[in-house]
Amino acid sequence: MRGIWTTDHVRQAEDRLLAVTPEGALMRRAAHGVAVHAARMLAEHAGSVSGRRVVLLVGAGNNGGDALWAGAFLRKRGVGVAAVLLKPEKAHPQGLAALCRAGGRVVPLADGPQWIENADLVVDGIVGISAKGPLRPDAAELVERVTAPVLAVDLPSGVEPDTGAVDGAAVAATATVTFGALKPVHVLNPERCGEVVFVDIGLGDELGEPDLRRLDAADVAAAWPMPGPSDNKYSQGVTGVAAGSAAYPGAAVLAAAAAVRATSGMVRYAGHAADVVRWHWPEVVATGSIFDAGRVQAWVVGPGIGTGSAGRDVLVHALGQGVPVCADADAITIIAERPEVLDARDPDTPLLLTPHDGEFERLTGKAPGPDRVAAVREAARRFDAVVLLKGHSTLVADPAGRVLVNKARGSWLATAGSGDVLSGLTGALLASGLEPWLAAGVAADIHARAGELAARGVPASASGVLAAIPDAVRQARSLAP
Ligand SMILES: NC(=O)C1=CN([C@@H]2O[C@H](COP(=O)(O)OP(=O)(O)OC[C@H]3O[C@@H](n4cnc5c(N)ncnc54)[C@H](O)[C@@H]3O)[C@@H](O)[C@H]2O)[C@@H](O)CC1
Ligand SMILES: Nc1ncnc2c1ncn2[C@@H]1O[C@H](COP(=O)(O)OP(=O)(O)O)[C@@H](O)[C@H]1O
Ligand SMILES: [K+]
Repeated sequence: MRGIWTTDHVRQAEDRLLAVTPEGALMRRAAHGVAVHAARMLAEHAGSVSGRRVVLLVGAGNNGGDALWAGAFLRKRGVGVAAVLLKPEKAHPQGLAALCRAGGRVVPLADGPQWIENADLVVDGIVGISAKGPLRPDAAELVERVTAPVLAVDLPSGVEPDTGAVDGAAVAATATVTFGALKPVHVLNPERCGEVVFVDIGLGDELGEPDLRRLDAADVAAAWPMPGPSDNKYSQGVTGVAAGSAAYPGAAVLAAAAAVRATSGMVRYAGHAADVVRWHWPEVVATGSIFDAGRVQAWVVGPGIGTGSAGRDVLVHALGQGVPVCADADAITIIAERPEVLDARDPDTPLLLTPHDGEFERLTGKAPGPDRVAAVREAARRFDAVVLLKGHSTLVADPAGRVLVNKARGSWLATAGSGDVLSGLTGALLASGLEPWLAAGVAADIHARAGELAARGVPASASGVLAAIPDAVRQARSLAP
């Protein structure tokens, strides 16, 4: 599991490390990492390193210092380096001196655009982890002129480091070199960061518990349920799906099918779409009503069941069975309208809520807003449930405050029915006995991989995502060490 730390925690860790490190050593280590990657980018995008032109955009803090030192290192490889200082009087003095000693030049702000337009690579050292708000107009004007690839130092300037939010002008980087720790921006706004390159500056021991976590392929592979020699169809956990209706049979088919794709145990379906589900997926044991559905180890309730009294009765029944419940779609609206339905839940029964932004607002009375991590954490505490907040990057919080981030793999999953596939997948993992926080994180990972595999550059339908689940699981397993 990869840890991600907020800027406050990174700063505290840096301070502890700085106290026992020779002055300037950390910055040079960081800057060396920037220079190495800049050279790699020049070779890749411009065909060579020596003789190429790099422009540094240099802000008032240590982020600008990193850029200036990186410029000095690049000079040693024969690169022409020009620095545009946004606040000349505040530019990092040692970095500036190093660049000048190495033969780099400082160009006046007014000449910045012309240098930027002729650059082979632009290094964004405008602002780092102390950034607040969007780019100021002088920086924004320069960034607008950039056509060359951009290498961001630590993070793309103008993007909020702890939320990934963009509220005005901001850099869109081709790649970002970050130091010591991944910060929230790198997983919450991967598009703005481009390729994220991690440079170890020795912070590891100082960091403590991460604020957010990301699952690696190895975590997903390790968590994925595997039948053993003594397993049978019941022992692997039976998934129950209460979804769909006569009017919306599709949600039932997609959710039940995703569970079938994700478990080698048994899937039961209960609802008005039993015939359609049986016809498409003969392996599903389908019945017309949840009240005679038989035992399951987890229920998925909600997609397409409607928000009236019949849907409410189904949800209340599922919540009273003493098994984990994944409440999605209409089930979330039911809870939002009638919170007392949750009284049916035994306090020890795990509940997982999987809202998209609209459902989240209905449920909590407030849109997630720019700080999605804070919003989902608060909702998990309030409902004493694991909450999976859907979106480009998906977040999973538990009541204790742990948050998993699943970085998007493109936007093809924004297609009708893809949420139904996610809830079926999640239900199968819950039924297998995975703890709900991990089950939701693993499901989000496989869902995103399946979306990417199904799309490969063209639109993917929910049925396509569904069909790609086995390959997504194979992919995660093959990437594990
Ligand atoms: N502490 C250390 O030893 C290390 C720090 N490192 C670098 O230092 C950076 C942090 O440096 P600082 O704390 O000096 O801060 P920054 O360089 O992030 O920025 C501070 C300055 O930027 C201004 N600023 C804030 N928001 C702005 C905006 N939206 N537009 C324009 N200007 C804005 C602030 O007023 C302040 O003057 C890290 O991101 C990293 O790049 C690395 O060198 C690793 C080692
Ligand atoms: N822009 C996007 N990029 C990546 N994934 C997205 C994006 N928008 C939505 N998704 C994902 O697609 C799924 C949509 O779910 P949902 O809104 O419930 O759809 P539906 O109700 O049609 O099934 C979620 O898993 C969500 O995280
Ligand atoms: K930056």
